[in-house]
Amino acid sequence: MKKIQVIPFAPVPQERLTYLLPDEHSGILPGTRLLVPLGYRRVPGIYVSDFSDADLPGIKLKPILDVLDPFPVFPPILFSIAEFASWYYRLPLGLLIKSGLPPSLTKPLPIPPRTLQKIQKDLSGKTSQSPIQPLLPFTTDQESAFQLFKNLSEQNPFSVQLLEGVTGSGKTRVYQEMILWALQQKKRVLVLTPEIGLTPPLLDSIRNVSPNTLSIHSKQPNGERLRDWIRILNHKIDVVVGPRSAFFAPLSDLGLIIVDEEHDPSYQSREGLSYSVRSLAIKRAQILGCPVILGSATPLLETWYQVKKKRYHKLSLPNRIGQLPLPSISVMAPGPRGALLPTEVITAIKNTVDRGEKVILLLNRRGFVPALVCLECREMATCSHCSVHLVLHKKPKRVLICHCCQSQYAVHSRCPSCGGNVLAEEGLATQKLEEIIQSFFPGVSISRIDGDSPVSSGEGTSSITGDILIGTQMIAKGHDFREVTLGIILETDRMLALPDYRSEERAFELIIQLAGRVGRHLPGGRVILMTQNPNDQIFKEILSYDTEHFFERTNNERLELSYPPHRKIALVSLWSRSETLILEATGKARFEKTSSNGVVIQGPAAAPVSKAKGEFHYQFLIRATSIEGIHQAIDRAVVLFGGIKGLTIHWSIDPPDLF
Ligand SMILES: Nc1ncnc2c1ncn2[C@@H]1O[C@H](COP(=O)(O)OP(=O)(O)OP(=O)(O)O)[C@@H](O)[C@H]1O
Ligand SMILES: [Zn+2]
Repeated sequence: MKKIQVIPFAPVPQERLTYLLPDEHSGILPGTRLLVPLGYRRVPGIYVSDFSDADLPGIKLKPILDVLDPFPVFPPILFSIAEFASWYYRLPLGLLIKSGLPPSLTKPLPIPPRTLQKIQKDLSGKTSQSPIQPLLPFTTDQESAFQLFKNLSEQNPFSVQLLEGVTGSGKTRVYQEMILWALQQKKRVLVLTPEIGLTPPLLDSIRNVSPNTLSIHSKQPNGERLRDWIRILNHKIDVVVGPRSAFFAPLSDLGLIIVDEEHDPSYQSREGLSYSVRSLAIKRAQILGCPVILGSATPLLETWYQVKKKRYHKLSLPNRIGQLPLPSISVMAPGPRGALLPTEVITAIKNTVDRGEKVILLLNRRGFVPALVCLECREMATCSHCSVHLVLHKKPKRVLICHCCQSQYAVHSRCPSCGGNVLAEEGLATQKLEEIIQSFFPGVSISRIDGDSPVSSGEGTSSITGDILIGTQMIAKGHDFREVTLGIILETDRMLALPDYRSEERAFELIIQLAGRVGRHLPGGRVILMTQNPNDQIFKEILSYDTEHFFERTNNERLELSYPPHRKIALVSLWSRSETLILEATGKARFEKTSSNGVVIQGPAAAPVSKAKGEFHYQFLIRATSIEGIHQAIDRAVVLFGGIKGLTIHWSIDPPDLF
C-alpha cells in the first residue's frame, strides 16, 4: 500500500493528511474524491499526491475507506489557486475546495452510477451550435481598446487590464472580441459577473461568439450543476460565465479571465468562508500566465490606485455608443412639509411617461416601511433574535420581517411594550413608494425590482415592462433598458451616511451606475438626486462625472486614516449567545493593541448589528502594512478565543465593508 496525501473537507489544522491507499486503487489520479476516516467520522476529501517521505515514526497510518468517483473532479490545475486562497484568507483548504464544488460532490457519496451513465451519454452527443449572428462593427474607441489589449496580452504572459468604459460604452462588444482572441489561441475563458439572474444579455452576447458557453450559478438544480461540471472537466466547454460560484470551474488551458463590473461587492462572500473571487481571479491569471480584465464604469478605488502606480494597465471607452451624452445630473431638496417629491419632480415624471419614455426611481430599501412605531412610548417593533427594527411588508401579505434573520412576525394592533393602540408606519421603502407613485399616476404601469420581486430569483429582466421602474440598488446593475430617460434617487443622504469607510465610494458608484441606465438609446437623459445637503463636495464630483477628483480626494482620506489601499485590513468577529462571555474573554485576553511590526488592533466593539440570529456580535478591526501582519494577528486571535466554549470566531480579510 502506498502512502498518499489527502485534503479532507473538514476544518483540520494540517491542510493535508496522510493515508494508505490499498493496491487495488493504485491507478487513481490526483484530484479524485476519496472517503477517509477522520477521528470517528467518515469525510470526503481530495487525493493530492503520493507521500514520498520515508517513515513516519510512531504514527500508525489508516487506509482510506473508499474511492468515490472513477475520475478526478477537482483537477490538479486548481490546486495552486486553492492553496493560495487558503493561505491568503487563512481558511481550511478542504472547506475552501468544498465551497467551490457543485453541491453533489461535497457529500460523502459517490455520484450514483445511473446519473453518471446519463451524463456520459450526454457528453458523447454533439454540443449545440446556436446560430451566430453577425457582430456589430467596432467603434473607434472599441477598436483602440481591443488593440491595446491585444498588444499587452501578446507582449506579457500576465497582465491586469482595467477596461474603464463609461456606462453604455459597449464593454460587452469588446469582451466578445477578447474572447475570440483567446479562442484563436486555443485557450478557454472564464467570465465572472456579479449576478447571473440579472445579466442574461451578457450570456447571449458571449454565446454569440462561442456556442460552447455555459453558465454556472448557485440557483441551478444540483443535477444540472454536476452535469455542467463534468462537461467542463471533459473539455466540452470553452467559456464559463457565472458569479462567485463559477470561480473554481475546472477549465483547463485557461487563457483569459474577465471580471465584469469588478466593483461589485457580491464578488466577496459574506457568510461562511470569506474570500473575494475578484482578487483571486487576478492571482489565478498570474499563476497561469494569462491576462485578466477588470471591467467597470466605476472601478474600485484599489484598482484606480494600482493603475496610478502603473501595476495595472488601463483600456478606456470614454464615450457612449452613438455619441449619446451621459445624462445630466442635478440635485434637489425633498418637497416641503415632508412631501416625498417636489412638484417639479412629479411633473418631470409625468412628462417623461407622456412622451412614451420610462422613469427609474431608486430607493435602497425593500419592504413597505422600515419602522412600526408606538406613538405613546416611541418603541419600534424589533426582532427578538436580532438588534434590528422589523420592516413592515404588505406584499404578498401584511407581515413584519426581520431583514437580518428573515423571521416573520404578525402585525400587532397594540404596542407590545406599553399597550398603546396607535402604531404609526414611519419611513419609506419600495412597496410604499410604489403605492404612492401609483396614486399620483393611476393609469401608468409600474414594475418593482427588489429582493422580493421575481427578477431577483433569476427570471431575467424580460418581466420588467412597467413605464415607471421602482427598485433598490438592484435596478442600477448592468441593465440596458431602452426607453429610460429619467432617473431619480431618493434618500441619497442616507446612503452617504452609512457608518462605513467605503460608504461614499459605494454611493458614488451606485449613483453613476444608476445614471448609466438613463438615456442609453434616447437623447435628453436626466438624473435627479434628492438631498438635503446639495453643497457637499461629493455632489460637485458626481454632477461633473469627475471620477478622477473623487478618487484623488478619497485616496488622500484613506491615506490619512490608514485604510485600503494604504493598509491591509481584516475584521475578526466574535459571536456568542452570552454577551458577558465575549466581554469577559476579551477583557482578560492580551490581544495587543499596537505591536511593533505595524499591526494595529482596534476593538472589541459591538458590531453595527450587535445581535443577529440570537447571538451577540463583537468585532476587532485589524490594520497592517502587510498580509503577514494580518495573518499574525488572526492567528493570535484564534489562539486567544478559538478554544472558548460558547464562543465562535470568524474573520474576513480585505472585507468589502465593516458590517
Ligand atoms: N459597435 C457598436 N455599434 C453599435 N452598437 C453597439 C456597439 N457596441 C455596443 N453597442 C450597443 O450599445 C449598448 C451598450 O452596450 P453595453 O451594454 O455593452 O454597454 P456597457 O459598456 O456594458 O454599459 P454598462 O457599464 O452600463 O453595463 C448595447 O445596446 C449594445 O448593443
Ligand atoms: Zn432577526
